[in-house]
Amino acid sequence: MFAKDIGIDLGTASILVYVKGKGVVLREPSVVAMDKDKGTLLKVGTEAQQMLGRTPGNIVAIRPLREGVISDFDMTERMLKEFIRKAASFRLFKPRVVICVPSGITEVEERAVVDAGIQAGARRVFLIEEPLAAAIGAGIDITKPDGHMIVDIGGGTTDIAVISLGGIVESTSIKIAGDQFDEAIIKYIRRKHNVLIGERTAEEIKMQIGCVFPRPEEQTFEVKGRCLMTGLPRVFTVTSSEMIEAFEEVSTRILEAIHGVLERTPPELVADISTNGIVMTGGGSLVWGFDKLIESHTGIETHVADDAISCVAYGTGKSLEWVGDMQDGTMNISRRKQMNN
Ligand SMILES: Nc1ncnc2c1ncn2[C@@H]1O[C@H](COP(=O)(O)OP(=O)(O)OP(=O)(O)O)[C@@H](O)[C@H]1O
Repeated sequence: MFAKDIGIDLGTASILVYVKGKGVVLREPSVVAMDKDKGTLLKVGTEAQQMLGRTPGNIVAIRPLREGVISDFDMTERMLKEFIRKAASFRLFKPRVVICVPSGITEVEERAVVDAGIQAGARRVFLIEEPLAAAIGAGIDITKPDGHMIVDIGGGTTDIAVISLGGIVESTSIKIAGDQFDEAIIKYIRRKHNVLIGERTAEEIKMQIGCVFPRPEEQTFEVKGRCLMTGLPRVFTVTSSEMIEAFEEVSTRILEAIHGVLERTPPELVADISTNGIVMTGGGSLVWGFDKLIESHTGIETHVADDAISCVAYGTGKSLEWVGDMQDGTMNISRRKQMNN
């Protein structure tokens, strides 16, 4: 009868919902399809994603979160409502919800996320910053006075943070992540092969043969697109070495951001990080060789967490234990903790 507490990883690319006692119960793309004329919601998640780029005039399929922040509040609210409804059946009691947000989020955006959660049917909404949730999800004990570095590469944002004593000591959030790898592939193929491909094809290429470090064996992918010279379909092959070239700018930006955070981190914590290593989370960290690339640039051992895509959702879910006795109001968990210290 009592509503279960819920943890939500409100991501640019996908939404994961964690229900206490059940684990991750829902994992769907953050896409909604609307009938523009009637203003009605047609589909959310996977079904809406299949409509992306294939809709007739009156239907729009959109991603209401862009670059890790809410760009369309109304749609985000409707989408959240639908996912909460799908994930947890509650009638009498509304659930408490922890939502994970990027560390660079502004107060206005924070308020928008909290409001969306309340409008979507939550009794109370708590926010947790993405790197903290990622660290908890990766199995790091964040409460110790020991420095850990998390590099969370999502769809729209990369959050890099140094964590110690349950808080973020130094961090940055850049709007360069998985989506920019897709864009880089589209640009590269247009420039080098004179062919136009769609976002979904680009993502597929990234997942199949994408890499930022030389692979032990060359991989190839057969691409189908529209030739820019003739306007007709064209099929050709791209190789994994070409991907390193296509991704160079994007991966360099992420490396520079990591370097910047390390430079600003107090020396004691840098020493801890060099012992503990760097942990990568988020779907973007699955681009082949990213751990090797970071390791070669920083000299610090780097590894991708198990089930990197679900880390933030697990961590958000686990953080529900922390809000056990919180009273009314909405509160950012890390700030609440800082206030208690
Ligand atoms: N196997 C894979 N190889 C490469 N990239 C992948 C793989 N699986 C997922 N991705 C990419 O990971 C990104 C999504 O990651 P994730 O689900 O962690 O992001 P998010 O939490 O929704 O986004 P954000 O944190 O920016 O709000 C997408 O760009 C997707 O293409």
